[in-house]
Amino acid sequence: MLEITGLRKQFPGGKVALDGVGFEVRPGELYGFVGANGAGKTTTMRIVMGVLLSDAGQVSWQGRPLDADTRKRIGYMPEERGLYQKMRVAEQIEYFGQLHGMSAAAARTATNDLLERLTLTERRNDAVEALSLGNQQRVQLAVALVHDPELLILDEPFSGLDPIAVEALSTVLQERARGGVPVLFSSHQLELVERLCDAVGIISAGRMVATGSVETLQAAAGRALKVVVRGAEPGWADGLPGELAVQGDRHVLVTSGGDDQEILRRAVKSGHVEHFGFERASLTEIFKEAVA
Ligand SMILES: Nc1ncnc2c1ncn2[C@@H]1O[C@H](COP(=O)(O)OP(=O)(O)OP(=O)(O)O)[C@@H](O)[C@H]1O
Repeated sequence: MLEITGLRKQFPGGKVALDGVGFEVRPGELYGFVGANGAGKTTTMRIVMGVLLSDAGQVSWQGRPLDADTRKRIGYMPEERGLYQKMRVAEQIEYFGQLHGMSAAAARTATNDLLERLTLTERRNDAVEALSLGNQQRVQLAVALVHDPELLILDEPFSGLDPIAVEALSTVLQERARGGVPVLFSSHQLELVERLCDAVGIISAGRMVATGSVETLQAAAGRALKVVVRGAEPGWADGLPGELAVQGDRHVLVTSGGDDQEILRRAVKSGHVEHFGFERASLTEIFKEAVA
């Protein structure tokens, strides 16, 4: 298990980027790390990787502080992508595999498999600089995955990928997680995180404001009432709690408060009620609430 406790980081100049960040990523868990721009995700991951020193707090793996040797067995995709631009794709992935201690033959086999999985086989002999940004991103991912890491830490691995590549990467990460690897990744794609992750951590201004499974966070957020009324009279929802959206001749009211029976009576009186039901909060709604 990866355990992060009480991380604090103040940058020269005074900015407190992390103010007591802590969470755990268990074996076999896909953990989505989400937060607004500047919330502290990259800083946290850099500290885990030893690229940056924290002022306080601890990072431990399997109950012991993470050391340089263990970090070699981590697959890391940094925010600042680092590839050799002139080197060919397959050669580069193999090279990084060997840097992590793989034999040439093992690195070649793993590279071929990843090229296939990330649909890069046709580009295997191209120099990295000749690839589109999305394809460079796939190479960067292959580099993080090639040595069959014990733990994966990926800073925005899905950004810039097309939908096919998003699916391919999702499958690869799910397989690694099912094999027992804890996978920590940051993302701004909340629908993807909600669909993919076993657990989610929300960071805001250097502090964790929510962490747990999507189901737990949804249960804590409570359910929202959604009412759709066709042909409703203007002003029918005046004074009712929640947000009203008008889509053509449909009025959609979403609320997590108020007297549901009173809302139903008002809706029936004002028009044709097409939908009346309780819905679970989406991760986007939970996120907005948590960082508000
Ligand atoms: N080297 C640095 N010197 C000073 N401030 C920094 C430095 N690196 C990061 N910061 C600040 O620390 C805060 C956290 O930054 P960080 O990059 O961790 O955020 P993030 O959650 O990864 O954001 P994004 O989603 O935009 O990538 C920000 O206010 C940022 O400006």
